[in-house]
Amino acid sequence: MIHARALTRVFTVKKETVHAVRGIDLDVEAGSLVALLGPNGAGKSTTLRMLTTLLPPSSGTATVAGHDVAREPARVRARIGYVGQKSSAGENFQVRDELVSQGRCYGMTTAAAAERADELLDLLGLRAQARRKPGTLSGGQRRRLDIALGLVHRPDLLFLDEPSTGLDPRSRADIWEHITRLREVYGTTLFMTTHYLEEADTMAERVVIVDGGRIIADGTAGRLKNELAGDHITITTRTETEAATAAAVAASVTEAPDGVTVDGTTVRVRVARAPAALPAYLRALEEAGVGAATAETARPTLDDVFLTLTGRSLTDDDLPA
Ligand SMILES: Nc1ncnc2c1ncn2[C@@H]1O[C@H](COP(=O)(O)OP(=O)(O)OP(=O)(O)O)[C@@H](O)[C@H]1O
Repeated sequence: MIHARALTRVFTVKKETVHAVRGIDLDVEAGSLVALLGPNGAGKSTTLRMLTTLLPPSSGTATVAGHDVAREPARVRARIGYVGQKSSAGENFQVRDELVSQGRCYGMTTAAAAERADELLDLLGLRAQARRKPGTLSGGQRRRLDIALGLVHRPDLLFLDEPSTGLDPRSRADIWEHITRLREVYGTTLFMTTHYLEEADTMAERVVIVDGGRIIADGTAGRLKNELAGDHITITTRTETEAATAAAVAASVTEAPDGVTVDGTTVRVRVARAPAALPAYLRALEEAGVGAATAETARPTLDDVFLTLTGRSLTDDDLPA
């Protein structure tokens, strides 16, 4: 459904060159749900905008739904839907009329557009808001309207740029319920960007992690976590000196050369199977005269994957652009 090769995009702003996307190779199969995950400025939106023909690539190629984004943009647009970060709904029409007029823009008859509008109002749970103006909708309802607008022409592939950003947890869960449903009903391929780790982890079948305009990891969340992060044991000690000893002792339970980090009196150790490794580690600490004040084990998160790959956390606010 998507095939990109060496896709790049460079921006020049006041003589400054920004390499937003630095050569992306990507293949997405029909029917899958792929999340592009990365920190602010990683190049997620720019990638999406190139794949949706909103922005010409500086170099490289991409075919989307069987058509080249640079040579056949109109054909690509006919087959895809795009839900951007900003709402695409106007303010003059009622919700249902927005959908009908969108259908008319795609060349549907008024009757066909009205039928499609009603189908989408039901699918996105907006029947009760059909006669309201978009400006009166809640954030979550408005996002659902945006998704409905992106689906009017029955696209094979829907691009969603940060679909749940800015919504409260309940509305986010609600949006996901609807996204999951539309997949079940239409089998639509979904390609989305997100910086919510848990969402990418639990909802996407495949996670593509980008950083600095490049793909740095690609696979199921489970595989990425197991292969690139592993479990962790975290202990706290009474003093920083004890923490240093605990870190030295940890070398006996971890196979990862860079698997031990110390932050004050907290020591974090990367291991293959934390519950199995913990008793041995506690014994080794006791022998070294270190008393652990607390000890816990944790399964990895996608943030641990990012940390392993880049040395930074995805949740840091001050990531370089
Ligand atoms: N129109 C533009 N002109 C100049 N620079 C741009 C433009 N659009 C994006 N950039 C730059 O390209 C880089 C990638 O931006 P992009 O919006 O693709 O990142 P992102 O991963 O989507 O980030 P976010 O999560 O904050 O939306 C950033 O450094 C950004 O400042």
